[in-house]
Amino acid sequence: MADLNLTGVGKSYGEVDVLKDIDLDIRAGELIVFVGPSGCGKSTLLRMIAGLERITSGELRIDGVRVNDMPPAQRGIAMVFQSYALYPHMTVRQNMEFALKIAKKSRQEIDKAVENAARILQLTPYLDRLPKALSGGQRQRVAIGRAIVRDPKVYLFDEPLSNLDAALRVATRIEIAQLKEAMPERTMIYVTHDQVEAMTLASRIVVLANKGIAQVGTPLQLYEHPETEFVAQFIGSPQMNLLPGVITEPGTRTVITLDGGGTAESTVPTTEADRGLRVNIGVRPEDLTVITQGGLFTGTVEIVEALGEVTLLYFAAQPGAAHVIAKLPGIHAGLRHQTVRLTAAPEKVHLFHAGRSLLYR
Ligand SMILES: Nc1ncnc2c1ncn2[C@@H]1O[C@H](COP(=O)(O)OP(=O)(O)OP(=O)(O)O)[C@@H](O)[C@H]1O
Repeated sequence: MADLNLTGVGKSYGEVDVLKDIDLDIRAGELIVFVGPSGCGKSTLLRMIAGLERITSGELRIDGVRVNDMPPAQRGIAMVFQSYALYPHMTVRQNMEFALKIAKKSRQEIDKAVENAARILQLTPYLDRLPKALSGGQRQRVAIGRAIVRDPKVYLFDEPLSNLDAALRVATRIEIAQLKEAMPERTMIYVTHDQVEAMTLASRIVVLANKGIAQVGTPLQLYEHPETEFVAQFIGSPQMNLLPGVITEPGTRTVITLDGGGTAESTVPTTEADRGLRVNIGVRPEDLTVITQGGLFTGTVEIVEALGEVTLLYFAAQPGAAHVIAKLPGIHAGLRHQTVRLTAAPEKVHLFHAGRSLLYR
């Protein structure tokens, strides 16, 4: 069991600030996922928690104890990296027990820990093999096994699946979810670029951007109620469409006249003071549907991507707006070069002013 508290945590390399004023409370048993654009500091934050990188400012506490200056080995943390870095001349068993031998644990304790981890990770049949005789997914499980045997309070994962092919990624992702269920009291922090991993594994997602935290929430909170256009477009794939317009009828059902000529309705409440306010409406591709009259957008389909279970329609860029993308269930092969009208249910229409959601004023 371990709570982690970050207060005002920052990191600079010389004059350059990479992270500033990070405040984050992680409760024991949570699986926290860090996401964010490349270079935003996800790995740096993870490495500061591990003790592999010095914390420039602020405080990190684990179970209430300040650990800024505590060496990695004493923090009760185990880290699993993207490159599994197994010892090639050692068997799976030897790889997994290495840290325990260094820690001078008894033979009995070591065997118990290794066999328990092997059972959880379904590695029992492979204990006497060398890493070269394992698949990529099995090797990554051994790397996770090395972390489990140490019985840490906190597990840190730095893109552990990014070297695996698509099928193995899915299988290993599900194993990590099962591992978390088998050890519900363990705290885990996980860095990934993969939307599906973030959405499926996280109890809460931390979106990092511009040296700080853009938003923290459950996967569905971030998907349904993003605070900013940035988070709205970062969570979800393809990204949320943004279309500029002006509020023409405020109320519990807000009417927006879009620059492209269409009309949108949103259940985001507005007041009389918002009449005339310039906004961007945000609509996810999967929330757009085709209609024959009215609607919020009319455009010519430039590209059709038929993925089988869904079809992606890419529309030409509009004045003041980027390409609009619609994701329709099923197969719609004949829509290329067609003019199509789209609409969205009012409860699916987000409203942003100056980059921030009108829900969070
Ligand atoms: N030793 C260093 N000296 C100077 N700058 C560094 C050093 N290590 C990292 N950085 C910078 O810190 C920033 C954050 O790097 P970090 O690896 O944490 O990002 P990330 O979010 O994990 O990126 P990615 O998603 O690409 O893996 C980057 O801009 C990087 O160039």
